[in-house]
Parts: sequence; structure tokens; C-alpha cells
Amino acid sequence: MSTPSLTALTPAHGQSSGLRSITVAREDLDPRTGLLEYVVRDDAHTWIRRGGGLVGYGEITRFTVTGPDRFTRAQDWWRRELAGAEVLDELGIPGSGLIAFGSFAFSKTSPHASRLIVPEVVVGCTEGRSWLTYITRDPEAELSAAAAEAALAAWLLEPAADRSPSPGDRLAPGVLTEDQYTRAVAEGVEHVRRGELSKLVLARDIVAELERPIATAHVLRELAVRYEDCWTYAVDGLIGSTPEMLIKVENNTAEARVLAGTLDRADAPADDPGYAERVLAGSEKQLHEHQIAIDSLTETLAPFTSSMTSHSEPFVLQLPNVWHLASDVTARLTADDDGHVPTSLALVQALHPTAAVCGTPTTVAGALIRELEHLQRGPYAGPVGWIDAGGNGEWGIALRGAVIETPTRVRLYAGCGIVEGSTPEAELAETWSKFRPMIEALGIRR
Ligand SMILES: C=C(O[C@H]1C=CC=C(C(=O)O)[C@@H]1O)C(=O)O
Repeated sequence: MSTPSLTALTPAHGQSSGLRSITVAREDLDPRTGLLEYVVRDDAHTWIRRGGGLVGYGEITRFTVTGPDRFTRAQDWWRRELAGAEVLDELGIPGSGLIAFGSFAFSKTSPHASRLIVPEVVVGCTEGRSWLTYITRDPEAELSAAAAEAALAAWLLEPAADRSPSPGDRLAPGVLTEDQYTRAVAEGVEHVRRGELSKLVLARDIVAELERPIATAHVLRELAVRYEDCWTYAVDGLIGSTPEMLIKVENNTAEARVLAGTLDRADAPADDPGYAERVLAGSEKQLHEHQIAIDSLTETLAPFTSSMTSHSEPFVLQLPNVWHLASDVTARLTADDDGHVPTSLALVQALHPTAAVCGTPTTVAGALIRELEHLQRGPYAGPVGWIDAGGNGEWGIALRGAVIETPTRVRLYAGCGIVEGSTPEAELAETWSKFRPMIEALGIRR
């Protein structure tokens, strides 16, 4: 079977400061909670969907980078770290062994540092298999199941407290007021009408001001339980629950979930079961917006693949806050002459930014975002996820999330795809529906 091209770990036992790791199989997790029972520290790195995924603690090393080549530079760093690594991995499945969690800035011009972080301990779970990984740079450290369990136990000694919302917690405007945002959307629509581009995604922010420090683990558990079809993420202060999978690589298969087209469930009549199908899947405007997103993904992915499948029509994805038009794409990756397929980060480099978060054509949309949004997106709408030593990984798009700027100040982001038929008031309302997962998880009343 072809594997991504980072594999090649030559054990270097006894050599100095290279990464060393051991992964051991563990008993199955409680199916009722899955990995959630490990989301108990506010500083845990988290990637969870339906109880499975990865939870990491601590930090052995990190790489930070800015600029247009941030993905390739991060991958080069990861490759260098792996070249001298000693890896004992009795599972050998995607996500076991050495891994790095990552979050990347949306924009190639962003001053925000993209980062890969190698944790000390990882608890993983996928398709009924659970494992524990312990990572160290200490050449003398014992690599054993007992050492791994002891390292995990040390991280779990002091679980974070839950948090009940304080009455004084409040939402404050972000960089743009609501009026300024609707004016920006109106300008965006004008550009689309003039034929300069077919789709533009404009975002805005709001700020949660909390009376007491955010209880991140509690917020993440709330998100993961409510949004079980989404990927709940936490990487270095970036938190959220995204419904959109930019790219997942498992050996020689790549998968993506493309979303575009949104309907607020709060507006739905209670006694109309066909509402979403009719209003979302039956809307020319929404189908057009979705088609632009799916075309941009499949065209960019095609050169890396030997075959690709997706449904001919999008399906309606029901989340607690909204319905989306969604398409799942599965592709078989083409191997190079050495039998290696592209790594998950190489595909991220090619695919980001998609039409779902930037627009089409990308360069025109990117320039208009800079002109109209007045927002530093930072990691919002950038790739977030993890990569393993084989190059497998899962990279979602950091949506429906927030950046913890200080323990009591959390910035929430949401954006909307603007096409010719868009109206500024409807797009403003849509941003509120997309803020809702975070607002509710924080326990703030609007
Ligand atoms: C840009 C966001 O959502 C994107 C993903 C799904 C649907 C979208 C839409 O219908 O506009 C957006 O393109 C966001 O949540 O901030």
C-alpha cells in the first residue's frame, strides 16, 4: 500500500536530543464518553469527533512560521524532526506514533504565527482501537508502557474546574460594527454583480468578555457533545467545532467535506419537516454557492489523484444551529515513482484557501477580503488539525470557533459566502447563527 512520503524513521537509540516515542495499545474507552473523559485540562490539544480522535498534553517542541510557504516550511521542519527520531509504535495506524498538532494562519500575509506542536502525551482512539503515546527528547528516558502511563497520570492529576457562566459575561462588538459589516457585504455583492468574481467570503468578529477565566476544557466538552458531527479542536488557544474537513489523508486515500449554503435552524417552522430540503436544497442561490465550492476543491485536488468520487447532488447536513449543503469527496491519491503519495500537509498547501472561506477566483477574493473586511483573521478559517510521522493527518477549517486572547477575553469569528443573490441583512443574521455554537458553549446569553 502507498503511504504518504514522510515515513522513514531510522531509530537512533542513545543519540542526543532527537524525538523518541512509544505508542502502546490501551483498553477500549468507555463508549459513552470516548475521549471526552480526557478533555479535562484547559491546555489540552484536542481533535475529537463522536468520541474518537486525539487528545494531547504538554509540549516537547514547536515550530512557528509566517508567510506564503508556511505549509512547506512546517512540513520540512517535521521531516527534519522525524529523520532523527526513535519510534516504537505497536499499532502503526494513522494517528499513532509521533504526531504534531497544528494551526495555520488563514492569510499568507498574516503576522499570526502558524504552528506545529509536538505534545508529550497523546491519548488516541479510532474505530474501536485506543492507544497512548509518550514522546520525549530525553535520551535517557525509559520508553515503556509504564513510563507512558506515568506521564499520562501526571497530566491528569489536576483536572480543570467546570465553569458556570457569570451574569456579567457579555458580548462586545469586534473590529466592524454590524452596520459596517452589512455595508461591506453590500460592496462585496456589487463586485460580484460587476463580474469581477463569482463568490466572496466576508467574515466578522465579536468579543466575549468574561468575568472569570474561560474554562476551556468545559467549553470543548460542551461543543463536542452538542456538535458530534463536527470536529472539535483546541490548539494553543484556538478552539471551536468545525463542520468542514479540508482534507483527511489515511494512507493512499484522501477525504474532504465541502460545505457552502447555510440555513439558520432558528428560523425554521416547527411543523414543516421538508423545510430544509425545500428552502436550502431547492434554492438556486444556495446550490450555486455550493457548486462553486465543490468545483474549486475537486479541480485543485484532481492533479494529486487517480480517481475521485462525490455525490452528484449535495446533501443537507443538520447541525444543532444550522443546516448546510454538504458534499463528501473521496479520492485515491497517486503515488510518485518512489511509491509515496502526497502528505496531508502537501494537500493543505494546495487546497487552502478554498472557496468556502475565501471565494472564487482566489486572488480576486483574497484582495477584496483585505480591502473590505478590516479584520485580521489570524487562524480563523485556516487549517487546524494534526499530522503523523507517515504524513497522514486530518486538517479541518477553523470555523465556528474563537481565539482565547486572554483568560477573560475570547474573540469569535464567523463569515458568509457572498454571491450575486446575497442580501446584507441575511448574511449578517447568518453570522449570528455561526457564532451560536461558541456563544452557547461559553454560556453567554444574548
Ligand atoms: C465561513 C464560514 O462558513 C463557511 C462554511 C460553510 C458555509 C458557509 C456559507 O454558507 O456561507 C461558509 O462558506 C464560517 O462559518 O465562518
